[in-house]
Amino acid sequence: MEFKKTSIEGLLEISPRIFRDDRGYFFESYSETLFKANGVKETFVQDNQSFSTKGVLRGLHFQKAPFAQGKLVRVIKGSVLDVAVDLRPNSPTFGKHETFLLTAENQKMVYVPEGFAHGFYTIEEAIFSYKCTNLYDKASEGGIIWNDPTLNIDWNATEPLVSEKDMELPTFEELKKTLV
Ligand SMILES: Cc1cn([C@H]2C[C@H](O)[C@@H](COP(=O)(O)OP(=O)(O)O[C@H]3O[C@@H](C)C(=O)[C@@H](O)[C@H]3O)O2)c(=O)[nH]c1=O
Repeated sequence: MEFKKTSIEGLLEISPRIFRDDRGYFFESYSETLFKANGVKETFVQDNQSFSTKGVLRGLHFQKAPFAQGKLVRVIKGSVLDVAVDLRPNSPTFGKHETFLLTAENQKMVYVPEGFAHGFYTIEEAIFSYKCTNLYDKASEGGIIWNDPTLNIDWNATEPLVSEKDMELPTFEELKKTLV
């Protein structure tokens, strides 16, 4: 398994070691020992899966402390553009984001630590799977509007299907006032 650092501290792109044979393939998608050795020391307490048709955008989401979540995300079917935004006020990369192409073929995973907003856009219909370091807590949900002008994320999406809840998320500038 390869753990690749990104331009944002703690945000990792992970490529599992895939064993292929005549039957198909096998890989470990999580191993406590390997992840801990590579800096992901958190314990995962919830696993989630969602299905989205092509052109769906979910995000940008996070949970507020004390229910902040680290997320280990991957795609089981299809392909997505995955986005993580650094919202840690004291981080040198506060407000910066990284994008990742996650597909059922490349089997890449991303570890999004606590303190980030996360979202994805489905380039093809997709089954998305992720492990979380904290439980779901509806009252702690927060987010940023996907097409925020300050974040300026290149989703390569013209008219994505976005939930009513996500259409009402605040801008980054509005959110910033509540972070400090
Ligand atoms: C996230 C979540 C939702 N739900 C419920 C609430 C709601 O009725 C239904 C759908 O919820 P949402 O619309 O929030 O689902 P969704 O938009 O897929 O939310 C997810 O988006 C991605 C980008 C993330 O990063 C995740 O952490 C999560 O926020 O599922 C749970 O029961 N447990 C959970 O952990």
